Amino acid sequence: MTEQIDVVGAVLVRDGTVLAALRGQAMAMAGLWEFPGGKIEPGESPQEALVRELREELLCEITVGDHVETTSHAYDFGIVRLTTFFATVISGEPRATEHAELRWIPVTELRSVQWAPADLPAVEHVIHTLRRLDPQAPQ
Ligand SMILES: Nc1nc2c([nH]c(=O)n2[C@H]2C[C@H](O)[C@@H](COP(=O)(O)OP(=O)(O)OP(=O)(O)O)O2)c(=O)[nH]1
Repeated sequence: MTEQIDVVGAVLVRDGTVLAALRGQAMAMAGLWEFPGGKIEPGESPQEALVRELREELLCEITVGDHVETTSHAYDFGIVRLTTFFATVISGEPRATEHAELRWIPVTELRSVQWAPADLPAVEHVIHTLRRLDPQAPQ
């Protein structure tokens, strides 16, 4: 049976930009951008997993807000079910400890980097949500 991997990702928004993380050489899918986060451990809620992952990987504290998307994508190693939430940094400045790079990308440029395939529905959702909140923003 194909393995299902439950993963959470944080959509951190700041001044019209969204934080994207570049997977490093030591990680599977190196060179693709993703929302910071990781696998949900047994007994954790998705929100708890997200707080833990950002504490471990980005050395910052967040609060988790609204759900963005839950989508499944079949990779060759298994099916990733990715759940994303809007989130806010409440202390610390996100720092890359495992990723090759962290980048605050203007929402209008989000499509210009190569996202992990599982992230594409969430990226589109974020673009449309933030555009609705600020219709004056350049398209
Ligand atoms: N964190 C994250 N992982 C994603 C996203 N999109 C996507 O396809 N993935 C995939 C990549 C990996 O196969 C899997 C998450 O694994 P991971 O290696 O980041 O998780 P983890 O930090 O818990 O890893 P580990 O402790 O098992 O090494 O989900 C995303 O936006 N964020």
